[in-house]
Amino acid sequence: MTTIKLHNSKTRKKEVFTPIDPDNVQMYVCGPTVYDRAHLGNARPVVVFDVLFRLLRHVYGDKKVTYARNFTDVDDKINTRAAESGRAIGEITSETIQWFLEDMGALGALQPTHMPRATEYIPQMIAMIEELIARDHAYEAEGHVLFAVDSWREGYGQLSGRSVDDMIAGARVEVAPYKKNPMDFVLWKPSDADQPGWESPWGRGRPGWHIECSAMSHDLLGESFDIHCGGNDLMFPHHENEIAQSCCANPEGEFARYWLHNEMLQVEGKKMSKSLGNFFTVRDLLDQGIPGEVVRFVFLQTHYRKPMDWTEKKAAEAEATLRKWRALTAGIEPAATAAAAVVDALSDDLNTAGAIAEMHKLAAAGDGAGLLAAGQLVGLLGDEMGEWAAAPSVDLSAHEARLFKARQAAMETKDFSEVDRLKAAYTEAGLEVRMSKTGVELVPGAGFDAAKLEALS
Ligand SMILES: Nc1ncnc2c1ncn2[C@@H]1O[C@H](COP(=O)(O)OP(=O)(O)OP(=O)(O)O)[C@@H](O)[C@H]1O
Ligand SMILES: [Zn+2]
Repeated sequence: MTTIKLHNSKTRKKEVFTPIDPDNVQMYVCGPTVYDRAHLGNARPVVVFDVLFRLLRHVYGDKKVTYARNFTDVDDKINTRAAESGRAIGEITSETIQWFLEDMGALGALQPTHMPRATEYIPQMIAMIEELIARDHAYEAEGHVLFAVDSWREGYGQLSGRSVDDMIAGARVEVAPYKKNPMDFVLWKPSDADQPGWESPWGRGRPGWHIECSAMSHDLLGESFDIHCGGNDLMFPHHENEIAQSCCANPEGEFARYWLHNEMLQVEGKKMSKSLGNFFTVRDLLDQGIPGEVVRFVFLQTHYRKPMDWTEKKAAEAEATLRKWRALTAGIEPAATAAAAVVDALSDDLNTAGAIAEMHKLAAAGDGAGLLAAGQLVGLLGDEMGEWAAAPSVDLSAHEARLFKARQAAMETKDFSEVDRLKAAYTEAGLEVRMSKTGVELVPGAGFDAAKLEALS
């Protein structure tokens, strides 16, 4: 069997992956808080860990991998959005979940086995909090229940490699008079009448964010499971707190054995994020005519543990490559199995760029069947994603000649309206118009849409 190696953030080493049960390999990915369209950064973990899911299915069998990814549908950011917009919380979360599934589907992400919504697991969260109180790891104070980090000094901070004292010095923690230690974090908090709330032993209230993932992963995957994934921005405090809750509530279990963290998608050196406002959504790109498959290809070209930028140049190159590959694989059946070199690259801590390099070799050798089989493994070249490429790539020389002639005529008549009209139409179709004394060049950008040229009469 193929040996998969994964970089485990818990040990900070690349390790051979050995599942607890090869007949049921389990992974959990922290999903989105649902109040807005996913931005391109949010899509990175989805695509990266979709490749992991596909690789595990390839190695262990399609039916032998269980993948859970949650929706956080109770959160103060959602409450704020509802209050601002005057809309019901349930309406906002349902709509956002639908958008998320559509947008990630367009990027070729398979649906996880389980997609739990936090609000459907409140009884499990309450039960876990009760367990933590019973084991002296949590305490009630002024309608809140807090996790006591001093009750687990030996474990708290191991993932992120910080001591509790360092954390207090470095973190912006919410100071509250009822906290025994400033690092203690909320498991349950009281709700006002106009906030969402559930009856609990501590009064009507709602869960903290971290307990949601601990309760859902426990319910769906058990007290020990194989792989836990998420962005590295979640390592502290979210994952540190998940570990504390899960290990203290279920000390017989190991919780997650391998931790994978993706690096951030950046904009000019800074994390793309909603709070910084430096973001664009996946839907924005799709609406500009950039195929989801192109977005996916661009992601796969950077290793998941390296920061990356989105650039139009990368998108244009990805599109050109995919066009060639699609032409080579049209009407061909995939090979029975993906080339060993492709599987080996992915098995080396998800070296997707290496897998793409192997796919270039297959293409250069004219091996369309091999290319398709490799494509299935990384989620490229599937029929369901290929509509964009079905449009014939147009011969632009006729358009270039037309614009050139129009300009020559305009030089004589001094009426440039036709030139302007053509230029606007070409730009609108996603072409860059380069005019010089000797000629005209039309260069397709990432959002080039040939269909728009047909309308040009
Ligand atoms: N720029 C990014 N690059 C890669 N992954 C990201 C990026 N931003 C968020 N993520 C990941 O997306 C998932 C959902 O994150 P979340 O809902 O907190 O969005 P967010 O944009 O980080 O919000 P905020 O900007 O308010 O911090 C998490 O797994 C997180 O790690
Ligand atoms: Zn989580």
